[in-house]
Amino acid sequence: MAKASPWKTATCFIIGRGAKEISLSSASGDAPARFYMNSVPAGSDIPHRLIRKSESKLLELGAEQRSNKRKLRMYIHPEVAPSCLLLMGITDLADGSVWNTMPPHLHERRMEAYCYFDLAPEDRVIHLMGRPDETRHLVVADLEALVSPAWSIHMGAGTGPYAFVWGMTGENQEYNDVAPVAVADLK
Ligand SMILES: O=C[C@H](O)[C@@H](O)CC(=O)C(=O)O
Repeated sequence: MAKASPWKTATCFIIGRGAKEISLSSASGDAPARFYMNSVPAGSDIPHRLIRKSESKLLELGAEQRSNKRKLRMYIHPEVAPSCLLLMGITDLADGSVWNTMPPHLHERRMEAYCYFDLAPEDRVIHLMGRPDETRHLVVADLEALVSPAWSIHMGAGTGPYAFVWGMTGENQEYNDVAPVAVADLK
């Protein structure tokens, strides 16, 4: 039976530079909340801000016939909720699709981190990384996170439904500042 995905109520919270004490708690101990954090150096003061899923910027990507149909929601992004240099969002795959971040790309001015979630215990994501002509793979389980250097592709295919939080930082927040990599060039 499909479990009610916790992320359907995912909320993002920006905590600006200089916050001294942060306390997190679940509304109910019976259904503990999950907290996932990306923290990056900040060069300016940004007010703390709650960002609800309804406020996120939605991109509909991919195609069913390419098995990569997916919804990408930008939470921390200049058009939604400005930050100093952090970008964060959540991508989830349409039923029957498996590939994220397809076609692959590099963004040589930003590093990235992924945290996969909503994977069933028996499922895995085969995550591809590394330089396009020298790829490596990781077999990733639910709630496992990984870091992608600026020179590395970052893409994956799941054996079952999944979603992931992506976060980036670096020299800019230009989401479209990417260098596409042709699948045919991957080795
Ligand atoms: O640079 C952008 C990040 O890799 C992700 O936002 C891409 C992604 O979620 C996807 O296409 O599935």
